Amino acid sequence: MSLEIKICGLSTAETLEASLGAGADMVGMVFFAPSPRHVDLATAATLGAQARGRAQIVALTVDADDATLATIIDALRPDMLQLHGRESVERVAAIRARFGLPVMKALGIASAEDLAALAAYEGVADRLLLDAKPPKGAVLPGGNGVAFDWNLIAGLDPARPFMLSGGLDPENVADAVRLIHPPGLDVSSGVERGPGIKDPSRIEAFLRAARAAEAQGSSAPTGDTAPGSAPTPPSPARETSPS
Ligand SMILES: O=C(O)c1ccccc1NCC(=O)[C@H](O)[C@H](O)COP(=O)(O)O
Repeated sequence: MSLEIKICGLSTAETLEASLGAGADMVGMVFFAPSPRHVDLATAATLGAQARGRAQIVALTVDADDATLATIIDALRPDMLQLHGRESVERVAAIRARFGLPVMKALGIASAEDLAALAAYEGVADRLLLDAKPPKGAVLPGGNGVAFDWNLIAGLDPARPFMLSGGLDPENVADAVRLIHPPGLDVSSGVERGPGIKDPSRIEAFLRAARAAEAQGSSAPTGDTAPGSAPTPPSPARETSPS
């Protein structure tokens, strides 16, 4: 299966169109009031209509209750829910059962111990989104443009249903693809020119770089991570400039 790429935090028709036109597989809308990417319900409905049938529409929420989820689902009609808060395994299962939509659960990774949670969530979620933990004092639980140490998941089976996220951008995504061979990628800050302001040219550059690295990986013989030629993963909690 080919690499699935999600552009998250889209809030305008222009940048949504850039993502769809450049071949994004998934487009994400953020429903979290403190975020500069937050969309209201009316905007979400319009963006949803624009994207429907062209890419999977993902509604991102943070510890939302059932009533809030129902309102968002009614407006956006998403193909998938992304749960980016502290939702427990039981809560993820309950949301999936109640709303009948595939669920992607975001998990923060900072150390090898954090990988222990994957198995339990894999049992109830359709996908996992492996993200950096937010920096101390951060207002947002995600979308902070921070990468975690990719070496922590370099041995993860690419057949497992995960997306790599956190601090990806057009400049480092090829290294990430070569090292991790992830089945999916998710980006937000790295394709922005300022907080919440997506840049169509960076969206296109990201998709181009990721697809090129994927094509290279599938045509090249194995050994692209051989000693001496391995890409350098980011150091833990490296901050990338959103502009
Ligand atoms: O983007 C937000 O504002 C946001 C707010 C609340 C929870 C999650 C949020 N974003 C998550 C993402 O956009 C991504 O899925 C992921 O965290 C990667 O973000 P980035 O490091 O900015 O590429």
